[in-house]
Amino acid sequence: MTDELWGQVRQKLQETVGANNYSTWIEPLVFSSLQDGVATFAVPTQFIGDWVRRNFADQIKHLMTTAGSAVTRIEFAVSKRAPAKQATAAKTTAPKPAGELPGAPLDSRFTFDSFVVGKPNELAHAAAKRVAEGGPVSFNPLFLYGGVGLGKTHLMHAIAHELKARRPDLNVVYLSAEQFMYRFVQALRERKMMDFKQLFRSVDVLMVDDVQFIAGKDSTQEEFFHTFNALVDQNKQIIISADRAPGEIKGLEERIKSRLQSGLVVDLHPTDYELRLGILQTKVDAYRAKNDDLVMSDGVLEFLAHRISTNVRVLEGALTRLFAFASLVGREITLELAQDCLADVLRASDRKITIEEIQRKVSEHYNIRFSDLIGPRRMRNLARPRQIAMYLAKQLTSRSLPEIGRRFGGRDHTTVMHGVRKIEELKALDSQISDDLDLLRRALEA
Ligand SMILES: Nc1ncnc2c1ncn2[C@@H]1O[C@H](COP(=O)(O)OP(=O)(O)OP(=O)(O)O)[C@@H](O)[C@H]1O
Repeated sequence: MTDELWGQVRQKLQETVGANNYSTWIEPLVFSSLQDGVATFAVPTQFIGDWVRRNFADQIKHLMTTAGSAVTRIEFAVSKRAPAKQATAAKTTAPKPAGELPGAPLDSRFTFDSFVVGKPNELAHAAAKRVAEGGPVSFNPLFLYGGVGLGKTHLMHAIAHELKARRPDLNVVYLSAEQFMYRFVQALRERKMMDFKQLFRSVDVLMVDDVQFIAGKDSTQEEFFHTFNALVDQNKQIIISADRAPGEIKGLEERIKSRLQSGLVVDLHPTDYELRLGILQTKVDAYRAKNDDLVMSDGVLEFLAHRISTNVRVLEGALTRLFAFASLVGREITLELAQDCLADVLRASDRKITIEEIQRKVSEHYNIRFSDLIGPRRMRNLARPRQIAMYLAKQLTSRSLPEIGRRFGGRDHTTVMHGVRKIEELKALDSQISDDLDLLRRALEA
């Protein structure tokens, strides 16, 4: 296999895995050798190698074989040859700044130990852990995003706690984007911009939470951009969170978006049933460790994990209320008692299905890749499931046709309309399709 063939395979991958995945996982691979059907790639870190093996190895193997090199196995070797996307983390630490570091206090409960890992947050957790080791990292910034209450702040605090314990020599600063703006405005008002700049540039690890807050705030963005660049230039680690991907934050300057995209962008997916149950069980165990009189009937946690699927904060709130109630009335928490006590929460969190959940379920059901479902290819084995997913998105969410089109790789609303109509027609004629639809709908509404 020549570099030229690998070039062709890379090009194909670029089309199938999506721009983000491509630049994060495929670009850093350097083809080293092909011997006895084993293709070996150099990777900048073990983490990247493991991730590519788990998520893209089959695809790479298949494409290499199609391109004419029979490949039976893929291996990864960590090597300096592989291009790290950004320089590694701070080797030398900044001197302790003269002024008080600008960070916000950390919540002592938000640690890695108390963070429950499941499929939806697996990658975010692994990336956060890696950064928290305080060693050289190959991504800067780490950009974490996800919906409300899915654990972004928890993970950032966990990184800060761990870094402070492992590397007390580092100046680790965590603050929200709002606090960053507040400090900036205050410095402007008091004519202390030099101090402000100096203070932020003396940080070794900077974490900014909820960065979407600075969208539309021009001078804060400008200053954030300079701080960001100055720190990256000095090989300091930056960790950012937001409620959506960098490219989707409206009112954020293009140059900032592209800077934010230049490291590792990972999302916290909406929780699934298993993760919710795991979180509930962990919290009950923690509560029981301190209060041994809690009695809860079987099935209560399963019921809550099933019914409250909005976000973890609401789930925690429900449990706290149950604990308080149980300790007040001194009774066993039964299913009926839980239903009574949480009637308002249960009503409010009646399940809202997202387009992404639909896309994932449909890909699973038809055994096709998520990236193919939303990608540009038009083969029949992809086109029909895509139309089914569009149909379900129209039926089960309140999204408009243009919005649905956007979420299917930027397709036009007329394409969505055509897909929805096609499935409506087929549903009446083709029993397989109508069975599939029933099954998918039930799985999504479960
Ligand atoms: N995987 C998890 N394991 C344990 N607790 C979790 C997990 N995910 C979230 N939580 C808990 O849920 C609550 C909300 O999480 P957090 O504040 O980190 O959310 P967020 O994503 O930052 O939300 P927001 O967008 O509102 O800032 C916290 O109490 C946190 O400890």
